[in-house]
Amino acid sequence: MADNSACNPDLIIAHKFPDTTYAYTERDVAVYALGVGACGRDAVDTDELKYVYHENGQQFIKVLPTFSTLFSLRGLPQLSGVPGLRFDKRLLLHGQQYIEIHKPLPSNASILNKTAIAGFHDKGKAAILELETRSYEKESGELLTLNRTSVFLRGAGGFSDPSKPFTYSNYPVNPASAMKIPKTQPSAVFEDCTQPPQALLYRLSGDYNPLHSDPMIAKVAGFSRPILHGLCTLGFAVRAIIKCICRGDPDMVKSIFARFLLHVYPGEALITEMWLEGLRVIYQVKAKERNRAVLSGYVDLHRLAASL
Ligand SMILES: CCCCCCC[C@@H](O)CC(=O)SCCNC(=O)CCNC(=O)[C@H](O)C(C)(C)COP(=O)(O)OP(=O)(O)OC[C@H]1O[C@@H](n2cnc3c(N)ncnc32)[C@H](O)[C@@H]1OP(=O)(O)O
Repeated sequence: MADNSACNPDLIIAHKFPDTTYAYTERDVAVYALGVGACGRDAVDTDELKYVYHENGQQFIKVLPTFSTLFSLRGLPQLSGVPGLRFDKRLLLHGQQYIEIHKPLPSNASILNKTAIAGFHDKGKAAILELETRSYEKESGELLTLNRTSVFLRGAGGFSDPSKPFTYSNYPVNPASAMKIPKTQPSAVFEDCTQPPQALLYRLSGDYNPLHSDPMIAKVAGFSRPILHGLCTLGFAVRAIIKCICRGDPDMVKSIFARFLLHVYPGEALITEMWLEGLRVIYQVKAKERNRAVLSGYVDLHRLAASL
């Protein structure tokens, strides 16, 4: 007899999501930038005012490339509605994120998202679901960004034969396998501090998962208190790279890969180490007090900053 509590991979990968929309203004861009720590290091961090304020009479505020991860978030169809997908949403963790920026992000826009299931894997103790979203500027119809999100669904694995676990992916290469942390001295190191209410501020950008705000849910999920959104930690890391390697120019970022290695507690200090190799910046983020790596990945650049 079929196990009705187990995932049905054939149903899952056949699922089609409806298109969604997302409209944002400069206010959303600024709230996001503050949520990932912009201007938080010194009282007046003039280098980052451009993310929240029309500095020196500039016409538009600048948009961090990681802002694009929000496009599909609010409209992201509820995963619990996917036929055949059985999991406890309290145990979901963000595993990986890949982002391509096809055009510099406007400071306000209306977006059309097309989301598809791009992968599904049985890891025994967990299942990994991969979603791919292409986001188009509604007005021009041009592709702005591509986002691939991998979610790690603890407790949802074990639905296939353990000697030949189910795996499906439409990606040619898993970027995680293409990335190794160099043994040499980093090209730059940047220390930043998340604030105790960091997750409460970041959630205002649209990820209201109670894992980041509700102490009881956090306990059920296995944490002593609410943890930081993975994409918030990624926002801190990419800001550090833009500051140290891109000389403050967010439009130099072409693509970003991130694997979330360990949870971060709001209030922890983050140390981002970066190694510049050609046009690729390999990075690793550590939680300072625990001296543990929490995030690693790479950022590919369009060009090098003039002074490098
Ligand atoms: C639609 C909704 C979209 C919205 C998404 C965002 C929602 C947010 O609100 C949620 C969050 O932000 S959660 C916070 C951010 N994420 C985290 O803190 C997770 C940190 N990582 C971990 O805890 C572990 O790596 C952990 C637990 C992930 C894995 O550790 P282990 O259980 O020890 O796994 P391990 O035994 O090492 O490996 C098992 C297999 O899984 C693969 N794998 C490991 N870590 C992965 C990761 N981070 N992402 C993807 N795959 C991963 C391994 O490669 C291994 O597979 P294989 O055996 O084939 O190599």
